[in-house]
Amino acid sequence: MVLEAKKINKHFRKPVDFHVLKDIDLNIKNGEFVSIMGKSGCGKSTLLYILSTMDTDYEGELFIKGQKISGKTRDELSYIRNKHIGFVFQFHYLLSEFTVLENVMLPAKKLGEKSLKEIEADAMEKLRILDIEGIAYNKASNISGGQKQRVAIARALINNPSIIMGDEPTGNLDSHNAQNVFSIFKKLSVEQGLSLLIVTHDLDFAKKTDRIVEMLDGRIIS
Ligand SMILES: Nc1ncnc2c1ncn2[C@@H]1O[C@H](COP(=O)(O)OP(=O)(O)OP(=O)(O)O)[C@@H](O)[C@H]1O
Repeated sequence: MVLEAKKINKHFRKPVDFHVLKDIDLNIKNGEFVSIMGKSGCGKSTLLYILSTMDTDYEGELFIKGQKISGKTRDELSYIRNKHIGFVFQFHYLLSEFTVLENVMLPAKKLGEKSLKEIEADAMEKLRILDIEGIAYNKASNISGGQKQRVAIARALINNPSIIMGDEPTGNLDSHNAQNVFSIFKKLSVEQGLSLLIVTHDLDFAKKTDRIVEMLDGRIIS
């Protein structure tokens, strides 16, 4: 199991008590591609924030690759995130003054487990997988929106994570590029056995994943 969440409950205390997540149980197996759907405000982003270990203010238990998340220090959590979880957001958050290659290399430099030469080779390999090795030396500001999202995926893959998490990763793309990004996710899941957990509003895409988790008012309803 890549991820196990048991009885996750969260309250926002201000301005008034708001029980935003209610008894969430969720397991993601190795190689499983899971989508999360639900109306705006049902708690999808809040849940993803917890599952990605960025938010630790909740009740319940979370295990990533069998490691219990509660009780870990900030540095330990930062390491677990960098090592095991790749993120793709609606906005790509690339550093515009850096080249594509440099952007993809950054999380591996932060992890500090390989030489720069190895990291560069790894980054080129990820760019090849995403079919964008031709723009490796372009500045991130000088590429198209679809290319930026591919670079963001390459960056998410650089440390060979166990799971990719995405909060509406195609939400800011036109339908052609959105389709491409989803095909890439599917390919990564089928060919590389990567686990994925993706929040989406697009039912057509969600139907192509292994499992749809549907949320309503802070609960998983199916
Ligand atoms: N810091 C906060 N304090 C209080 N309430 C919050 C806070 N953050 C989010 N909420 C509320 O919690 C609920 C869930 O928000 P969340 O962003 O998780 O929903 P979502 O399902 O991801 O929505 P969307 O699809 O629009 O992104 C919403 O009603 C939101 O207004």
